[in-house]
Amino acid sequence: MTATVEYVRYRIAPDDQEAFERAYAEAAEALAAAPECIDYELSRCREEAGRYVLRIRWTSVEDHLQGFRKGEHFPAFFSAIRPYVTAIEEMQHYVTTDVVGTGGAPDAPGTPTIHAWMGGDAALDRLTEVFYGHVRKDPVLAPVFAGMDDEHPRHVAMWLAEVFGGPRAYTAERGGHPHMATRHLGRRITEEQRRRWVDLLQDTADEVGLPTDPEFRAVFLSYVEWGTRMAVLYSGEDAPPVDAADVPRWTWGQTPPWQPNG
Ligand code: HEM
Repeated sequence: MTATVEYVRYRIAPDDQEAFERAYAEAAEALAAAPECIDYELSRCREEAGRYVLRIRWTSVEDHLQGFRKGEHFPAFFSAIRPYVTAIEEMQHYVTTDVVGTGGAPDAPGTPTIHAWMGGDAALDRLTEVFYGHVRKDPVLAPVFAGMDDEHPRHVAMWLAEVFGGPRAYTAERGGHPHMATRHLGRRITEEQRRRWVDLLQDTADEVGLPTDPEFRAVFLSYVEWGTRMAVLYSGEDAPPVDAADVPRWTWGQTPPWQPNG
């Protein structure tokens, strides 16, 4: 089954636009309930009044035509938008090509980056400085970091800043992902060491006063889990090839920061 994107283009008379949008808001309840619908979006043209594009992603063409159209949610959907059927200029299914991706803007406009939310470079420098101070004294981790460079905390802070949406300084100045991955090769990091690294970093986050809101901590821990498991993979016997991948850019994902309205 291949997901498909349906585009429906409308041209609506100026006097009808408000009613049209209201009708779609009602029809959308049926889309939201339909298991065949992945997501939908109705957009109004900025340049030409009265033009609209409805984009619906369906789990497959068959699911749309056989499942949704013959299913329990269609009658409510259709009765809401029936008056506008004659205003349709195009209604077709498209298959996405390999040209797909996300741009440089990590989150919705106006959302602070995770880097800004946590206090920027100063907060990260403090976090890694205190963290590696603990690492040096930790019985499980100290042996792994016996040869650690004094600049290491600053370099990891630069890496984390870039991951969390801050300046791309690690890529510009330290060789980006390939350099970081290479630094872990052959170190044979054990699960016990990885877990201690995670726990100690979370404890240090409390100690240095990083924000404690659920959204930030969820996304912070999520990256640290992923990152440490990647470090273990790179450190092991069957390490993946070190490719020219970009430094990952973590976004708020499921847990955008809570901000008061207005
Ligand atoms: C999210 C998880 C991790 C991140 C973001 C991270 C980040 C980094 C970076 C950026 C470097 C290279 C610094 C540079 O020279 O530019 C590095 C090196 C290193 N990492 Fe990690 N690391 C992670 C997990 C781990 C874990 C779990 C261990 C071991 C328990 C580990 C052990 C090391 C060691 C020993 C080095 C070399 C340090 C030195 O010789 O100066 N890392 N790490």
